[in-house]
Amino acid sequence: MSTRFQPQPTALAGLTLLTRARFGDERGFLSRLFCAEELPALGWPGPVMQVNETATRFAGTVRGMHFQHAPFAECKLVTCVQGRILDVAVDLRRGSPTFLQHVTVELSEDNACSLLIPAGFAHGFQALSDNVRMIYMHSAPFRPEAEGGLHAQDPSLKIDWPQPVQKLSARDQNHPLLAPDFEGLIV
Ligand SMILES: Cc1cn([C@H]2C[C@H](O)[C@@H](COP(=O)(O)OP(=O)(O)O[C@H]3O[C@@H](C)C(=O)[C@@H](O)[C@H]3O)O2)c(=O)[nH]c1=O
Repeated sequence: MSTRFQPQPTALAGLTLLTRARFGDERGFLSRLFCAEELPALGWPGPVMQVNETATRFAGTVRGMHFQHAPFAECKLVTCVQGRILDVAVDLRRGSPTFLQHVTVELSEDNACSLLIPAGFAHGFQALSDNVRMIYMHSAPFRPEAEGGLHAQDPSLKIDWPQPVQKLSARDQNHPLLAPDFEGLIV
């Protein structure tokens, strides 16, 4: 039983919103971003292979939609430590009853939520405020040759970005649209 992370299932199996306990006093608070003792019971598969931080200057910026192909398919734990974002995870798992469906959740410095994203999902977000900072835990090492991506504005994904999409990276602008015969990822 986790004491530091309150799990809330989403409509997509395994995709879980976690509310992190905050222990506050007059100085501020302490909140656990990862816990090797408690997170395996909530779906985290093994060691953390990488922890990344991103800074995003402008509201409207979209990063995504990213994943890694097997054998480097990865679970991610995504947290917003400054500002506000709309986080998006798309189910790309082959044979999943919710194949190609997505879930959006707001993560912010105020709501103390993190999104636990299983392997086999594409992930991205839109900054809802200026000066966003994100922390990602990854369960697999980064391998450029295993990287995959979907275009954030692919009409077949039907992602309703709340703000005009801005500042896609060169890589993200060039992600292909979903092929009609795409059968999903084997994870
Ligand atoms: C993803 C990644 C990139 N890099 C390097 C590659 C590149 O030189 C530089 C910037 O990479 P990108 O432009 O892909 O960064 P970015 O577009 O911010 O990619 C991130 O987007 C969000 C939505 C995610 O889900 C993250 O996992 C990650 O894919 O960092 C790593 O060293 N490790 C990593 O895990």
